[in-house]
Amino acid sequence: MDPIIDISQLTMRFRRCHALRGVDLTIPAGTVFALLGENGAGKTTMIRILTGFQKPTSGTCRACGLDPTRDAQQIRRRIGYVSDSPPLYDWMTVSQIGGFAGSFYENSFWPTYEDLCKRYQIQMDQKVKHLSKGQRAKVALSLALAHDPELLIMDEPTSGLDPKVRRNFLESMIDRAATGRTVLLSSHQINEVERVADHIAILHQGKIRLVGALDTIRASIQQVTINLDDPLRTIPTFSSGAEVLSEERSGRSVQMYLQDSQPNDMAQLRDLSGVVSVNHRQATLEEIFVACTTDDGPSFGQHTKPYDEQELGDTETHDALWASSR
Ligand SMILES: Nc1ncnc2c1ncn2[C@@H]1O[C@H](COP(=O)(O)OP(=O)(O)OP(=O)(O)O)[C@@H](O)[C@H]1O
Repeated sequence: MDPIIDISQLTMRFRRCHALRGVDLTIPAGTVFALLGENGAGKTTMIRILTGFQKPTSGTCRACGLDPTRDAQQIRRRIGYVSDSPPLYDWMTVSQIGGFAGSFYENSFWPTYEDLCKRYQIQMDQKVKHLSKGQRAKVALSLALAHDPELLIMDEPTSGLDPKVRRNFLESMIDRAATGRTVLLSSHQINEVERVADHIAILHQGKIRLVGALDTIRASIQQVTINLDDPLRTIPTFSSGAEVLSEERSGRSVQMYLQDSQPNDMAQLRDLSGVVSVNHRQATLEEIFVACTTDDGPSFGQHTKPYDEQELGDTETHDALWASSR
């Protein structure tokens, strides 16, 4: 099946910053896909490009088989979109705004919109300007969902919602995906994402740092704590090809997040002279997020040679290892 979203080498350069730097991403249909990233990572920019509100500097993207730079109107009819600050006409009532939006869609829009507003306990005759922040978010969601879009794109959808509505709303996203529709949401709420998303991407400084099925990602990343007899000892690269996502040292203790490690890696670590102990466990999504978005992370240069070529360095060889990595 064709992906519902297909992005290739997407770049967005603003005058003062590079918001996206060659992003490649495909999103399969029928998934709840979460785009995670810190403030300023480029999430909203990517969503604005996908929905045709922003033209990219270079690269290509398709949503529902359409090119947002050419078919922006068509895409907006096909998808549901909730922005991080939904622009609603303040002078309209909830009913009027639904009637206005519904004029762009099929007749089924209105009864669904009414039903959603009722479920969210929003009064149809209330003026939009008198709604609370959470009530505005509920109206925006009702407007985005009422035409039952095959792709729902939401930027921070649950901000402003109370915990009960939040939970119900997120659970309803799983039900949507089960019927073959796709949900793309950007969020900072790792715990929430963990409950509903089946695929994730972590965006860091305009680049995709990690992408895939959530279960696969979780199973592939280990938190490893190594206790050394000397704080200046270095740790060689892993011959299995396991990637160090981040590394933090505190005295004689080294904590690293390791992707695609093999059981043999731990055995090899334990066998190295200078290693006092090695503990490892599966990393949580929050830990994975922090590891992928920390810049002072891996001192990659220190991991210079595979185990089979290099014994764990002692204090004297530390500088030599650095030199060989440059
Ligand atoms: N129209 C614009 N003009 C100039 N710079 C912009 C514009 N829009 C976004 N940026 C910059 O692009 C970068 C990415 O912004 P973006 O809004 O995509 O981040 P984000 O991941 O959505 O962040 P947040 O989680 O804080 O909403 C930021 O450095 C931002 O200042």
